[in-house]
Amino acid sequence: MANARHNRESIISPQGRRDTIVVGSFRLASAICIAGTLVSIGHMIDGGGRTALVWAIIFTVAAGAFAFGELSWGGRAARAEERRLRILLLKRQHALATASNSDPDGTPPARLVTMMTDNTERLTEYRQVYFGATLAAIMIPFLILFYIGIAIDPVVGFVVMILIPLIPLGIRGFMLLFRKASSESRKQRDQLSNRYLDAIRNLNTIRLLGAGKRIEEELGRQGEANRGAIMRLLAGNQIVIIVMDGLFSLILICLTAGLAIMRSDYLTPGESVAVMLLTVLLLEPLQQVAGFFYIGMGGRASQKAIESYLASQTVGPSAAVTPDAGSWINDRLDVQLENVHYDHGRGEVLRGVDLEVPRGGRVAIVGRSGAGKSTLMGIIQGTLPPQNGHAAVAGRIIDPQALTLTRSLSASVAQSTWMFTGTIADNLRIARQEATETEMWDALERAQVADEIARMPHRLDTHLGEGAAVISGGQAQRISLARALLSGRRLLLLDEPTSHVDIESEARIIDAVANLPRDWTILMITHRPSLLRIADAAYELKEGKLGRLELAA
Ligand SMILES: Nc1ncnc2c1ncn2[C@@H]1O[C@H](COP(=O)(O)OP(=O)(O)OP(=O)(O)O)[C@@H](O)[C@H]1O
Repeated sequence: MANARHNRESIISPQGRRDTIVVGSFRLASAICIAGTLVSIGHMIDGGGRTALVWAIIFTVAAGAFAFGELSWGGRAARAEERRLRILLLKRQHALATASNSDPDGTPPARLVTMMTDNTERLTEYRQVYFGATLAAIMIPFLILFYIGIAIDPVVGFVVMILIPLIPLGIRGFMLLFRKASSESRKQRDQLSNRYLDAIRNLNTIRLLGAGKRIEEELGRQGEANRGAIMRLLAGNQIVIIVMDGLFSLILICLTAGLAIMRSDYLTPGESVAVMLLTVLLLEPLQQVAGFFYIGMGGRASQKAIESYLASQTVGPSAAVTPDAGSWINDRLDVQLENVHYDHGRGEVLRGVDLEVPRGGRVAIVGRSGAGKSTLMGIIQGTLPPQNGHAAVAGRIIDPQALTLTRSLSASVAQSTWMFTGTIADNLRIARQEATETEMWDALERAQVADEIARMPHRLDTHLGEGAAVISGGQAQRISLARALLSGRRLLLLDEPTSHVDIESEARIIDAVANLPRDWTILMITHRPSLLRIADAAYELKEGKLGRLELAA
């Protein structure tokens, strides 16, 4: 409960609250000015002459200015809150991802994408544009009634006041009636984006399995269900507009007209007209209801979705490493682990790991599948926080609260490489944006792939296409090595870099790593004897601890 309140506080910033008040004030001021215009029209009918006309014009212009203020302030505030919320969601995602090294709490990426786009926009539209205006709209009938009761006729004011509770009751009834349609539509949208993202990601697999037609039909069905849900929502909206706007306005205006006729002994003709015109303003909350289904309900559902995401718990026990012991750091070591533990939440995987990798050293780690090698790499890379013990990378103590810093200390080559759609140069510059052509060729040379790229007609400007279809897996892996070398980080973390490549590429990768100058420190996970041969030291990860292996001479 406290957590939910905390999250609500963080998803609606103090500035956001102030903006809501400003937007509401603009709406209130605009309505008061419209009321001023209507009352001035009444005065004109009663012979108020030029003065009444001038007031009517002043009020009208002011009402327009306030309405403009409401729109522009609300829009600007919504965009600012959107930016803030997106950052908040990303930070949360990063915090969860660093703790689990997988999709946090099972949140599919599509849900996060929906949250950062659709939900964020709906929430800010609701909070920054709609909410303040609605609060003001609720106050407007009371102000109008107060004015009618005091300045025109208390009896008319009293009778109309009795009719007013019908409005919130009607609103509430319709809200309940269509709540299901709104959440149904949101669910359908979420599912559809999940399916689309899945299909796009697995396009190749789908094609190879010949499942294209079936997936296309499924997406078509889901799209249809989504369309149906939106149509039901829109139908609800239309019913509300017709029933609320038409029926309520008609009833209220007829009643006030009847009242004005009955009270004609006490009211001037101008006052009767003013009362009838002012009655229209009593329906101000209804104008807001018309927007409730799209903005209000969508915004509230989005708020709930974002709140529950922000409240989700970090997977695995919390980190207990304190970044102390500055004197403990040995600046001749690039990796220094002492009694490091890690538990993904299902029992300890690392149970007191000690490791020292000297600057310029080449250390290999082996271990059976599931022994915890990737977990250990994750800690050194800064994607997982160590839980207990001391850990330092490139001379800096790993602070579990500031893993982004750790992530900038090493460069990794994984088992298989993901290439971005774009040119080879684009893919290299991801590591260092300002890298020159010479530097790129130098890195490619070291990674033993320069000659093959030089033979391509467009060389560095070769487009890799979807899934890097124009190069082989071995070439992609060597470009990935070049990318790591280009990053300027001197600690290279290699996770089975040759496990998915052909024999020739494997030989070239091993040759490339073996020939790197000793400026680079290399820590690799590998089972390949050929890579083990170039290591200065090797360790086996077994039962959560590292044991030294004797290397064949
Ligand atoms: N995010 C996670 N959540 C829960 N358990 C996990 C998670 N990641 C890894 N594990 C578990 O931790 C243990 C060690 O996994 P890890 O991937 O570190 O082993 P590994 O030695 O790298 O295995 P492989 O050689 O197969 O890649 C395994 O039992 C694995 O199931």
